[in-house]
Amino acid sequence: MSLIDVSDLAVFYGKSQVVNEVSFSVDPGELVSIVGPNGAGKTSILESLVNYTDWRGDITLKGDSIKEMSADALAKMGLSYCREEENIFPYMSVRQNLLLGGHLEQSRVKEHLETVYELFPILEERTDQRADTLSGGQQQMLAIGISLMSDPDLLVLDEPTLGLAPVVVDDIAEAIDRLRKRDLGILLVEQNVNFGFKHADRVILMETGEIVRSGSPAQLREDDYVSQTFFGMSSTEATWSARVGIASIPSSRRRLTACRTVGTTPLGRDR
Ligand SMILES: Nc1ncnc2c1ncn2[C@@H]1O[C@H](COP(=O)(O)OP(=O)(O)OP(=O)(O)O)[C@@H](O)[C@H]1O
Repeated sequence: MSLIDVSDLAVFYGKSQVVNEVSFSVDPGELVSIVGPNGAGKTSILESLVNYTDWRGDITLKGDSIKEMSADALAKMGLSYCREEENIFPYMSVRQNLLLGGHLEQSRVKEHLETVYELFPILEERTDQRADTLSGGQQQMLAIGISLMSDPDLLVLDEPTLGLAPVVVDDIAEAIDRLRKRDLGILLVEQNVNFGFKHADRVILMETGEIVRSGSPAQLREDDYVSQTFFGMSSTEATWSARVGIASIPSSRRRLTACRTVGTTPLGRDR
């Protein structure tokens, strides 16, 4: 059974519909990335998974509809939604923040704390430091660490690389690689196309509220529309760049373009 199953999701803010007919699922141990430009509707999808939006369609977590579930109930069912700005209490120490994240399972808090320190050794070094004195990258690690303290089955990450220097992005990438060795489902939203592709089993590409493509990173790299619109280069070049590493892609081309190519029909829906 999928951890989360999203079917024909539509999201509204008042009369304005910002997400249309979005369907996807995440299985245990799978990392699914939702990638798209500003305003594509990525965060609105994540917020629907915790009932923060006015949404229609079907969303089930481990087979149960989430429609009437509170954030607390969803957390108890194993969903952890990591949003840096909301997860962290700035005036508390790293350790205090982590311990608050573990409130669901007091008996295993110590074990979870050790797991988080293993994943992010810098957090153990800074254990007594106030959260608001950490660097941006360290705060992101702390936010992810707090989310892990409740021992989730599904970790939902909203743009973990936003505003981070490349070297810090690499640290987050390493931690995600380590997380992947556990049987944890991860749903990652990213504007950083290379980061989204690098870690995913499956990538969902979105533009203006709709899925325009989905598939494995390798499949999508072969797709000319994807390479031109999302990578800004031909598919041969994109595949080559993936083989030799993202650093070799000129930075001017790494920027995600928000354009919709005229005449392109949305294809490759997730189901
Ligand atoms: N609270 C809100 N009220 C009204 N419109 C909203 C609200 N939140 C988001 N929107 C609109 O919904 C659309 C999708 O926004 P959303 O934040 O989901 O996109 P996104 O892909 O996550 O973009 P970003 O990467 O910039 O966060 C945008 O047009 C945005 O302006």
